[in-house]
Amino acid sequence: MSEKLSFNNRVVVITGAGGGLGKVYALAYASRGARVVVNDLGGTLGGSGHNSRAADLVVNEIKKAGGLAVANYDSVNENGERIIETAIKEFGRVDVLINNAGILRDVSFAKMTEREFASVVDVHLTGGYKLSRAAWPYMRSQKFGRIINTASPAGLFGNFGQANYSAAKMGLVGLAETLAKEGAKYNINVNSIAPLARSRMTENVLPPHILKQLGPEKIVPLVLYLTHESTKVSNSIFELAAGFFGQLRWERSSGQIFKPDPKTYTPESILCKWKDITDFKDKPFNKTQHPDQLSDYNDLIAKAKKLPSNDQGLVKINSLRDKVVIITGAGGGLGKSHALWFARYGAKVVVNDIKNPFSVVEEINKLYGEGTAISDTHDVVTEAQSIIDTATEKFKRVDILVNNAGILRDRSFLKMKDEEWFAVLKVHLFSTFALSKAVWPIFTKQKSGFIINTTSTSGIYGNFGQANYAAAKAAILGFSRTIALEGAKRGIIVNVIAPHAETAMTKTIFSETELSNHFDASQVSPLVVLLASEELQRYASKKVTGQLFEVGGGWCGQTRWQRSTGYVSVKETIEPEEIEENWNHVTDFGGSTINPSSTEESSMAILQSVQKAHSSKEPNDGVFKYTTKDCILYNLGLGCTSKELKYTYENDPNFQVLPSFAVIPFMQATATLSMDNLVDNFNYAMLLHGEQYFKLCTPKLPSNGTLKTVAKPLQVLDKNGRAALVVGGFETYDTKTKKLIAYNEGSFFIRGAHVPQKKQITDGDRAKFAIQRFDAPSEKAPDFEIEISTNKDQAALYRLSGDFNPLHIDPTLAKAVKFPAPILHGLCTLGVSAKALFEHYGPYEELKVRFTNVVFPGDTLKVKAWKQGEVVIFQTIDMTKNVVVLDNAAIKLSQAKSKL
Ligand SMILES: CCCCCCCCCCCCCC(=O)CC(=O)SCCNC(=O)CCNC(=O)[C@H](O)C(C)(C)COP(=O)(O)OP(=O)(O)OC[C@H]1O[C@@H](n2cnc3c(N)ncnc32)[C@H](O)[C@@H]1OP(=O)(O)O
Ligand SMILES: NC(=O)C1=CN([C@@H]2O[C@H](COP(=O)(O)OP(=O)(O)OC[C@H]3O[C@@H](n4cnc5c(N)ncnc54)[C@H](O)[C@@H]3O)[C@@H](O)[C@H]2O)C=CC1
Repeated sequence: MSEKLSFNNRVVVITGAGGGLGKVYALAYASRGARVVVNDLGGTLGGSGHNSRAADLVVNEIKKAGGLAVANYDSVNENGERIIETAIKEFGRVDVLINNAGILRDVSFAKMTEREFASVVDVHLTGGYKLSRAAWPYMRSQKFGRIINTASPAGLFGNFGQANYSAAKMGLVGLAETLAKEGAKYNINVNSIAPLARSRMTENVLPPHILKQLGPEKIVPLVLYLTHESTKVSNSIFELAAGFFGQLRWERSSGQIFKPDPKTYTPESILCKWKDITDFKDKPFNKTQHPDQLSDYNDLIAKAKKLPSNDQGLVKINSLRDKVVIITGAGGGLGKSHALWFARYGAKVVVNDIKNPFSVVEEINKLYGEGTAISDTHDVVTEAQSIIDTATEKFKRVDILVNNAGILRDRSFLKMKDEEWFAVLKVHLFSTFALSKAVWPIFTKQKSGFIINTTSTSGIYGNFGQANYAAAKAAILGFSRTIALEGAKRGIIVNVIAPHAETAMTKTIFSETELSNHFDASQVSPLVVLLASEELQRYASKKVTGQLFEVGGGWCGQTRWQRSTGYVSVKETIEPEEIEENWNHVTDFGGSTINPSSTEESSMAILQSVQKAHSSKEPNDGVFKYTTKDCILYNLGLGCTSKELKYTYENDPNFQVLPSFAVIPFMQATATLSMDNLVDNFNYAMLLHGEQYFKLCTPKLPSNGTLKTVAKPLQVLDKNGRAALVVGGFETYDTKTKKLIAYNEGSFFIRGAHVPQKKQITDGDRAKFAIQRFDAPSEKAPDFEIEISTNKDQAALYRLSGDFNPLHIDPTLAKAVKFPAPILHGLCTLGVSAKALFEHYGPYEELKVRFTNVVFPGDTLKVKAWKQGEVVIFQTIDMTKNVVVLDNAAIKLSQAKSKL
């Protein structure tokens, strides 16, 4: 057991510590000897009002427990420096800063006001800046500091109704990454956390049984560990909830290089290589990376220049013709290049720039005809609507918005002035909000629109001397992910680029050598044009929205999150020492990692990991003990009733186990297949049961006993790097007689997973019947069909036979994975259909099905069957939804006692 992590003599400042997470932090630090500044404005969740009571109560509780604490009631964003002054005045130093204070102003983007956006950014992001800025000189001079920025899954992945909050929270990540780089040589560690916990923030968005698992005390141990003097971790991001602790890192695809010549490096050339940009597979010229800085563009452009002319593919980009595009900051640099490229593709261009858009307009109109481009000199910060008005007055519409305008106010954090902070946030972040907001109703009305926002590798990875710029650019990423979510059903596409090019701006950041390859802005614009095209949406394998692309020098790559396997503590009380002992698991990227792309997916995966950890407290060895009660419960789960005593009454002379009960020991043993070890990026929440086959190896299944099922992977296949197919063979033995009584083959499709070559299994022996194709002869009338009503509670009952996946009972979790309601188990639909066939055709010895759609409890099913010799092909249709739910399905009748 590690030595207890003490905070004796340390001074810890926690903002927003009057309740929720901040309060539990304050109590924990004080209990370990820290002197604590408990700051809290004491306002409402929405940030109005103030009240000293919240902070005072926490201080009193600390003092009552023998600790040392002082209250502070200042607002982090209005006078955050006074909070640090309190620490200095009362305790003489500041060692640890937890930027925790926060408010919510959740509202759909369509309705979000500038004030609702600004107020949330001010408290979270500017509050975090103010506190860090005030503490920085002290931490530097004492050569010790620990800072935690509290981000959120909403910032990392986006979340409906939180465009403001997502911006603020991702901005804190960009700020933390930069401070980590600037603080490294002064032993100032800066990390971000993205927690999920029960508090007044979440109590109205998550159901009680989920909130019950999300105790705020389960967040504390990581925060304590990260801020302890012995911990050297910095510039890292962690997701945690319910006892799960995982690390997030950027994952950048190897991408694709293109000869950087303006003739053939075109949107078309990128489109025909789109798969290579987004496949996250190593390439000869580059590998998938997990970086904390931008690509080696010099290396990439050197390779790109050696390439032959780029293949234009078969698709011509025509959808930009006569479209109207607004490009901000287009008087020079990247914006100018974008304007020229859009005009080249037939678009009408509004060239906005506060300085001089006129020369660009003149150049475009000379090249492409008078009236192709018009100038606009409005300020993106204060006149967003006027910029849109310029477009609608002149061209009567807007189709594409490219938020490109920007400024720099680079300064080491120690010297950064508030006005430099605010100026950069206003031009980059607030203007992106304002312009996106101004076009939103237009795009909504026309049910289409494209927004391309501009972040930066400084925003993704942080950059020395750019705390303001990194925060603003990271915030744009969080903002974009949320409006992409909210725009989806409005036909609005939103993507983000992180460009690398030589412009007036970057000449101040990159050295001559770094830019000596002359990274022309025209090597960025083709991707921007493609991201604004309908052709990309049409020809890409999946919708391209809410994505992040790094681009420059003839290279395009995609960047996404990757989360480590993580560590789950099943203890009621989790101490930081336990985190320290399991740090290798928290930060393990060698096992089954995932690439979460939404808050729900990420949260679901966390809860599944927690559930798995708790359930594997009792090791699953494939042993299944059962009695007649289990058989009856299974039969009831298939809809059997007391009118069918042979299925529901153990003393009925004909009491029997339905043949499909053979899937139950299989179900119990699926965990022993350890799919998370068979594939990479396994996420239980993304698993679909594709097919099921079973063979009865005994005339009648016993109605009680102890069975043992042994699982073996038969096939583990990669599906274009976007999914995995796992087929497992499951032999079920009677432990008393040692006889094989049933054999199952289950096929599972895991979206988002992938299988590297070395893990692939292709040669497993499959049962012949399992791989045989059985197409319903739909041109022929079935020789048997029957309608079966399921009931609303059928999934609630069937799950008691062993499949407790909350997807079948919990409306919140069902919604989290995009189902309108909990769904019926596929194996239940199989059992219901198999019972009908058993009763009509008699005993069978093999069965196989493919699950083709979901059934909702209460739906009516129709089973159609066609007998062909000893085989009965069947199909099950959900009559309520009018979809086939079981297909490629058949039973093989037993030789003995067939009814027909
Ligand atoms: C653990 C497993 C569970 C996984 C789920 C995890 C989800 C939890 C996410 C929390 C992540 C962040 C945690 C954190 O950092 C602390 C917090 O922030 S906690 C608070 C988190 N807040 C939210 O999740 C927002 C919840 N949503 C809402 O509060 C309301 O939906 C909202 C305020 C956004 C409604 O806004 P409003 O403008 O009032 O919209 P309307 O109701 O008028 O509807 C307009 C329009 O939008 C549609 N709509 C509304 N909400 C949603 C939605 N959540 N998803 C999809 N669509 C939505 C609505 O139907 C209307 O559509 P029309 O077509 O225009 O009619
Ligand atoms: N609860 C959760 O699941 C998650 C919370 N977070 C973040 O964790 C932090 C703590 O949140 P919770 O404890 O859940 O909510 P909370 O609302 O209980 O705590 C936030 C505290 O900040 C205080 N505060 C608000 N504005 C302030 C200001 N201007 N100056 C000083 N104090 C101010 C509030 O009075 C409140 O006590 C917040 O930053 C939140 O965004 C992030 C992800 C998830």
